[in-house]
Amino acid sequence: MDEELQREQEFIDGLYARVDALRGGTEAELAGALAPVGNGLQARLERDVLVAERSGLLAALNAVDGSLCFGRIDLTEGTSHHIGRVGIREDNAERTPILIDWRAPVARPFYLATGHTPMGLRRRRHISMNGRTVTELHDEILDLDDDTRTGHEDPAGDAVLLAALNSARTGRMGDIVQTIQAEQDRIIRAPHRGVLVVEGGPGTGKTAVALHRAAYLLYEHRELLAKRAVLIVGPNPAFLGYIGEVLPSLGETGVLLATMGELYPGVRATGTDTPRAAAVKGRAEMADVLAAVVRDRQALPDPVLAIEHDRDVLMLDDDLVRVARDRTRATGLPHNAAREHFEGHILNTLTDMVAERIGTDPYDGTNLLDASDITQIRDELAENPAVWSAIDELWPRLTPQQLVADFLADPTHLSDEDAAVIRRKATRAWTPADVPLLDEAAELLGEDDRMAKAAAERERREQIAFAQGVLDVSYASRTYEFEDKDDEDSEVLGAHDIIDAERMAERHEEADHRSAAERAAADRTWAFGHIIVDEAQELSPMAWRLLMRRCPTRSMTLVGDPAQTAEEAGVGSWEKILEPYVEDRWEHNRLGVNYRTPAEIMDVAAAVVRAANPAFDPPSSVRSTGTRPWARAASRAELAATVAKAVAESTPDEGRLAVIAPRDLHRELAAQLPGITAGAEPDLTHPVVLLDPRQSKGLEFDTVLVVEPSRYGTSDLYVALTRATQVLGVIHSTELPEGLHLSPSGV
Ligand SMILES: Nc1ncnc2c1ncn2[C@@H]1O[C@H](COP(=O)(O)OP(=O)(O)OP(=O)(O)O)[C@@H](O)[C@H]1O
Repeated sequence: MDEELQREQEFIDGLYARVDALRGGTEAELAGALAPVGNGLQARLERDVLVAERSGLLAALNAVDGSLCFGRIDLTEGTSHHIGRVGIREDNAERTPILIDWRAPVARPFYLATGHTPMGLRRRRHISMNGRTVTELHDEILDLDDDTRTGHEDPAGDAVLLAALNSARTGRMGDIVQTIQAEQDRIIRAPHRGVLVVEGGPGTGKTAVALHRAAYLLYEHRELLAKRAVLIVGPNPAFLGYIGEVLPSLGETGVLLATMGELYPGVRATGTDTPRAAAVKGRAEMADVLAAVVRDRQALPDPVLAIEHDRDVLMLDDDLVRVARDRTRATGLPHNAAREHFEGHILNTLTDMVAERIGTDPYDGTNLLDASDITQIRDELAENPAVWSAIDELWPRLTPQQLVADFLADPTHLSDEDAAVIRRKATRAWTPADVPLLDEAAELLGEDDRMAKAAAERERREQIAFAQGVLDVSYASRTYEFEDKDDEDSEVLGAHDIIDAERMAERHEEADHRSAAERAAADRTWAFGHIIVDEAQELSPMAWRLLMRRCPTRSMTLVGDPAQTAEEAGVGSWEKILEPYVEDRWEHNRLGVNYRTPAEIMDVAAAVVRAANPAFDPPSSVRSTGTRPWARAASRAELAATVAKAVAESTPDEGRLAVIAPRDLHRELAAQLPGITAGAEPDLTHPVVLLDPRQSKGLEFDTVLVVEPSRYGTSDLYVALTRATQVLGVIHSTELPEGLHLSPSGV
């Protein structure tokens, strides 16, 4: 090992010694905290907080262990800083930083400095590690007047990047913290206020940048974001699995990853829609349609409703109910929340009716009843179940699930054609496109405040009762424990001394140790601190309404590529998506370099899009491999066997291979490919995976075999062709689609 490497290894050893000590200390604290703490409620509360904090710290330390430090910057004024995934400080009074978090401002020149703008740097060093062992150093000289050399110079400054791009895929996305490029860094660290749109072709690092941005924002605005949580929305569960390890590898766990279908608590959207049905359900007009559907449920009698009361029959006619309904609607409250007003109006109307009947003086027509008589009549009416069933009929309490299921079973306020497209049995599973409808319905219906308040009050009373029980036990134990002591001013206080049952119940409520992300996942009305949407071009206007409700501050990062839009439901332009919410107050950024797909593959994919759109401007690939994509023709009968043969020939020793094929061929292909993973949520860490084009969105593999490309639409084909980091093969029994030019060679 040369001297330079040796010195670096010694530093890293010191770093790990400090981390191990930190970890040991944290573990001991955690073990101590988990020991029984007796009945001290305050102590228990503090213990819980400590446990949560320390567990988080431990998880972060464990997550970054294998790749703690990855860089160093040497400043012209003589000092240097090591850069890592987390920040570590010396165990001294000054708490001197020994490892700088990559997100700290001090680390920024590591990503941005160039020979042209050195930002005070003399040298930038990339440190490659294998476990805790330093394996390689790559130095870039940034101060051209400095002639010190280490023997590890990397004149082009891209060796580490290229090694990362060429390495075998694992089926899980990794972080790019060691090699974030300047154009990406600017997006990652952009101010968090307002809407930031990041657009870029396949492989330009949009997803990577979005995830690093989440980590950066959590670091920079920890106070706010740890409390409000960050939501990351991705296109499908397989994709969420694919990106799920990036943030933990950066020491961040407090983020909620979800698909649109998971954003209505209590509903699992396991069904699927046809693209056409999803498009109809996703239209902005659906908000008005649902509002009309709710209004339809605020019924009028046809023409009268008879209510038996006190051996008499009261007739509620449509005019009377219309008045009650108009007044209730005029409150502007959501349906369920407004019901209290409707009930009041109806009870008053019926009270007047009864009072008139029994209280009118037959001689002069004046009413003989006094206020207390009227109150009594009203109370009696309020006790009559027949009155309540009339109210239920005219202004029923509704749940979003009921309303949307009924609507889908019999769609109204739509053209016959659209209604036929979305009609389905009420018992069918919810689909992702139903989730924004449910959310819209929940907004229109509102909470029934009284029910919620009553439940909250009940819960509070239960908690007080529970707390009282705990206090009684601790009080009893205090008498027992301290009976020998005659010291009245004992410093050990019993629960009764410091807290009463009611306050303890409140404490109990506060001591909700779920993370903000967990609480957010369970709460439909949660307002996130920041929302990141990947593949944002796919979301429908109704989905945008849901997301905007979850983010009143409009602090959002939207990443996407209009050329990869597949969903009919998707919104065509950023202007159209954003105009209703932020008008033109949003920022647009482009990423122009493709880090995934080698130039040879990108040329082929771009030609396909150009055939449909000659003005198309693809991203430029950062590398080429010299391997040209190939095509192999087969008869229809031999298609599956040909794919199986190609898989056998092409499966990399290390890394992953994907077969991308139309869904209806999957059964036939899987039969020839024993051991392949497929299905709705395939295990992407498996060496060979079978996907349909939509599922392959956002993913990448070393080798990709695209089957029957003529069956795909242009954007789906573009997505499928741009998934490979090394090798692309196409297998077809029908003619290749326009623009797809490949050498007809074998593998
Ligand atoms: N600065 C970088 N250093 C190392 N690898 C990078 C860098 N930027 C991007 N990559 C890698 O390039 C690949 C593509 O990135 P990513 O998936 O984020 O692209 P994308 O723009 O979301 O692509 P698509 O639109 O096709 O889904 C990933 O493997 C990612 O790790």
